[in-house]
Amino acid sequence: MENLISAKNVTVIRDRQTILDDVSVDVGARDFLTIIGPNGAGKSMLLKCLMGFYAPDKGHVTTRPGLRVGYVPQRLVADPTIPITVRRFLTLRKKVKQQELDRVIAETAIEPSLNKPLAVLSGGELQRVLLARALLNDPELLVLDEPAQNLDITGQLAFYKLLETVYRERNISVLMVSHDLHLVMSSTRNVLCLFHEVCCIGEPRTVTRDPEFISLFGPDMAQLMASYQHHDHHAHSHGHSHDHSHADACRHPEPSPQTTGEEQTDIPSAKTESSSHA
Ligand SMILES: Nc1ncnc2c1ncn2[C@@H]1O[C@H](COP(=O)(O)OP(=O)(O)OP(=O)(O)O)[C@@H](O)[C@H]1O
Repeated sequence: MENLISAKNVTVIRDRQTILDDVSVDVGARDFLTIIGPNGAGKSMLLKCLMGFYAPDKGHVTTRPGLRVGYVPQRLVADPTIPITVRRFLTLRKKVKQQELDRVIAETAIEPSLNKPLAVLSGGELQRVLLARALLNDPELLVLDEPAQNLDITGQLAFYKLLETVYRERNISVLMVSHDLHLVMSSTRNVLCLFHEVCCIGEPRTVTRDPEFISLFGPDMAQLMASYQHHDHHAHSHGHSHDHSHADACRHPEPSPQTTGEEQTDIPSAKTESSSHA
């Protein structure tokens, strides 16, 4: 099956720092792929390269011609002095058919927020509105950059549940960056563990056993994540297929001095402008 996006040997160097090092990844139809990794690992940069916001210094990204992509940013800082309503925000970019609007409003349950100013929405309401906006062009691929970052645990759970429903019912592909490991490991089909290079990629249960995952997140985290999957396995054992072209295909590069030890969880965070692409 033709891939929606295919990155081959992507390398990005900025200020003499190698942010992405020879990264290859494919996103196919019906894939649900979550990129995880410590702060500063290059996750947002990879997402931006895959979406064509940045051209890699080496390697290349191929996107299927005409691919419709919906993008959900980390957050949107709404200016309270510009009292734009949710309804207006949704229809700002281009003319949207009423039928299409009604569909996404129902899907994301944002009806009660429609006439509110964007700036007064709660975190959960705002993320649903951002998801609704991303769904308006009937995307084949939904791309989300830490979509539940500013939500409490209940909000995170609700958002991922909604995302799961959208994914299933629309038959789309999902590509996401997430730090919510506890939810990612029990709910997504495939995980790409990134630390500048691809440490491992595959189903959560494979990834959590991978020495690279353990070295990046620590053995306690690996064990904890495995326990989430254990429960999940029993809860959803008759659920969806985990079929994926690169499932279980983990590779194990020699751990560099940089990638060993628990200190890697303390890599300083450096936020990029990912939310500015809203
Ligand atoms: N345009 C840029 N110019 C220079 N350096 C950049 C640029 N964009 C990102 N970086 C650097 O690349 C590294 C990776 O950034 P990126 O935002 O991709 O990491 P991340 O894995 O998404 O991190 P986090 O989990 O903290 O959001 C950081 O050190 C960041 O400072």
